[in-house]
Amino acid sequence: MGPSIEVKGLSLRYGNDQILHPFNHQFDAGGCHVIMGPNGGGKTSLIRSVLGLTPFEGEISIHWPQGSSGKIGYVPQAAGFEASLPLTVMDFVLLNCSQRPLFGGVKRTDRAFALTQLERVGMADKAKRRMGQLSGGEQQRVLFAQALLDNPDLIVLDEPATGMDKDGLRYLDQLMMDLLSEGKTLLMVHHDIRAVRRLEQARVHVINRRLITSGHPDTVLAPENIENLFHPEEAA
Ligand SMILES: Nc1ncnc2c1ncn2[C@@H]1O[C@H](COP(=O)(O)OP(=O)(O)OP(=O)(O)O)[C@@H](O)[C@H]1O
Repeated sequence: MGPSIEVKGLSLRYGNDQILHPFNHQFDAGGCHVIMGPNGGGKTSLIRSVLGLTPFEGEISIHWPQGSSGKIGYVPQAAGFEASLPLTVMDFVLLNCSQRPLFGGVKRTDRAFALTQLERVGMADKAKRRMGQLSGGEQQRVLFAQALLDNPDLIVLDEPATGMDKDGLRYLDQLMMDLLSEGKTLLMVHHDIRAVRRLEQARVHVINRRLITSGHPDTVLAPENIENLFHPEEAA
């Protein structure tokens, strides 16, 4: 079962630039939490704070239920891989094997589990390809498979749908539904309003330097609210 995340008086600045003004919030356990908002509003900074990758002020408490793995999977934005890099899809996924000794071999069970995760994103047939030979959307799918290797109960995703074709989006939607039915908590930054409206179970949290609003996609993303939420200076 995934954790809840409690935010108390969270604020964040880079130098003199106040990126997030203090706010309190709760992300419920087992929920599909989608962070949206205008560019530069602080969405990535927020998820990086939850991951402990960015210094912040205030408190972020992750409440793990009994029996959960206490593990977090992170799916960053695909950074692009050099085509000549001799790193296959399988090699790359196995890099995330936390039990693996640095100079040891890979256990057959690890390889089989990695292949299962690649199947979940429709990439098992490309396990022997080089990372740099994949499209951006395919690399994103592999990053997702890699994040699942440690069986995390909290999965944090930064724009998982970027560069994905229809096939990729289908796998992504299905995988997110499966993870939610397994009780995992998902926390993601997403830009695609239409895709988020399709996520029936989602809770949308709009961030623009502070928490603006939070609720079901049908309410938060109602057509009359969009302009105000995503282009506030133009709507004013
Ligand atoms: N390490 C950093 N040092 C200084 N400024 C930063 C740093 N990281 C982000 N910023 C700035 O903080 C602001 C918020 O960035 P952030 O990436 O959190 O926003 P975002 O809502 O995710 O944006 P986008 O939708 O464009 O990805 C931006 O103005 C960005 O330039």
